[in-house]
Amino acid sequence: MGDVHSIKVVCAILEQHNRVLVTQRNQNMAQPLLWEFPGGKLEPDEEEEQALIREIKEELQLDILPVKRLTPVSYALGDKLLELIPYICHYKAGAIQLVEHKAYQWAERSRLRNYNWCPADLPVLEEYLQLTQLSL
Ligand SMILES: Nc1nc2c([nH]c(=O)n2[C@H]2C[C@H](O)[C@@H](COP(=O)(O)OP(=O)(O)OP(=O)(O)O)O2)c(=O)[nH]1
Repeated sequence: MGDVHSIKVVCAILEQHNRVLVTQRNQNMAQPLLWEFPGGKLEPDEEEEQALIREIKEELQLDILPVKRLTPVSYALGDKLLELIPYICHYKAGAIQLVEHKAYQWAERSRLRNYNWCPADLPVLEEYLQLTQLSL
């Protein structure tokens, strides 16, 4: 934290009707064609929740409500250190329009492990599955 070389990225585990939104990065992005929880980089002086609301609006045209912060994951990406900060979020409004991504799916929890994820997302996914199992 506070490291000059670390890039903070917030991502949304967006729940609706017992499913979770997963998005596929496009060919031209970093980590092409891998699946992720949508989100993006924090801007200078931006709060995490604000950044997440902004990114999801920009990328998917959805309004969301961040409800619970999960454990950040640090991951070495080339010469940079990525800090991935996940939030469980609830859907508020809007219909998905893909602005940047190649594809999206509303996945059942039991199918989430089947996607070809960005590696930094794997610990996030495991924490989320564990949490949701405990709360069943
Ligand atoms: N959004 C998002 N990015 C992720 C996840 N996992 C993961 O490793 N990343 C990586 C991919 C990218 O290297 C970086 C996020 O960059 P980005 O390109 O999505 O963010 P951004 O829209 O703010 O970037 P930019 O194009 O404005 O530079 O974090 C994830 O679950 N969600």
